[in-house]
Amino acid sequence: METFLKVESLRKSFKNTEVLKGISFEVKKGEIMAILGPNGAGKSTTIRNIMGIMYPDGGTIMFENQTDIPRNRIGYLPEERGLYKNVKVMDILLYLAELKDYPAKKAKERALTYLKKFGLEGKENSSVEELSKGMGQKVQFIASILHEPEFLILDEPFSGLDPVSQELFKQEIRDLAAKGTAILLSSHQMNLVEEMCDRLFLIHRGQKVIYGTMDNVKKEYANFKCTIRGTNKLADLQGLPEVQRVEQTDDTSILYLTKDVKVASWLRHLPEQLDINELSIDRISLHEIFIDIATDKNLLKEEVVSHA
Ligand SMILES: Nc1ncnc2c1ncn2[C@@H]1O[C@H](COP(=O)(O)OP(=O)(O)OP(=O)(O)O)[C@@H](O)[C@H]1O
Repeated sequence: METFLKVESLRKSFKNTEVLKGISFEVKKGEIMAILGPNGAGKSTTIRNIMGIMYPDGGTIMFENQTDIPRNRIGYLPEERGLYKNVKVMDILLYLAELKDYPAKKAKERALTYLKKFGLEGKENSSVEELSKGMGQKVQFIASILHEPEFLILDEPFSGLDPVSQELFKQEIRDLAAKGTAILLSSHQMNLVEEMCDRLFLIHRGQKVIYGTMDNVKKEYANFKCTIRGTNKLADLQGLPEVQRVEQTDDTSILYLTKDVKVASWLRHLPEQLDINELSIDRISLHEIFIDIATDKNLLKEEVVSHA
């Protein structure tokens, strides 16, 4: 896949605080790339530097090997929501498309198609202030994709959406990637990221912590865990082979297993005397990996994925 965006050694400080400490990543055409990190990690700062809303202190940002920002080919849904309040929905959509030099006739056709798709049929003549928060967000999302951008930046696109609308957004984002759009998505909803994204970049304290494909992150980072409901002594569980660590609350024990465990054989060799009312085996989720990193526990970490 060809690279659309290449960020290299990006640095940014506010007063004496270095928020971005030389981060590097790429977004390729046709992929959904997630940029993740705890509150204040520097995601929006990264996006604002890419969009030229603020300037980096160091490093380079290239769009198909050019430093000029190809604004007409970029779509951007910012974290700060807000559209002009007293303007009709269709007027604002056409105005924003015109700013991108997109033909008015095509913009109108596409706007009507998308309004229908997102359940806003007939709202084209409503003013923005008459819309609910979720409806306003849909209009803003439509505005970010109306001009058929080749690169789309979505900062928290799912916040405030009901589950049905979330599904619609998810499907649309997937369809856009399938058609070749390069997508950079920032979200705190780890389940959605896990479902949708091809690669992820996780920043913590202004530095890269994980960068890789979702498959690699899962393979190399998300070990298995075994949850047992039953009354068992902590020491007995800790003494089992391939067990890295055990967390116990009441009658539930979570056994975190080592990276190379052969799950089927491990299960076969569990001692008969264990008290087991229920047992499940799962991969550690992206949500758990995120909490582990964000709280500086690093309990799950055996090896950091650093290849793209
Ligand atoms: N204009 C600014 N002036 C001073 N400090 C800023 C400015 N913008 C961001 N910061 C600081 O930079 C750090 C990173 O902020 P940023 O908004 O990029 O984080 P984020 O990862 O997007 O967080 P969130 O998940 O909460 O949206 C924070 O400590 C924030 O206070």
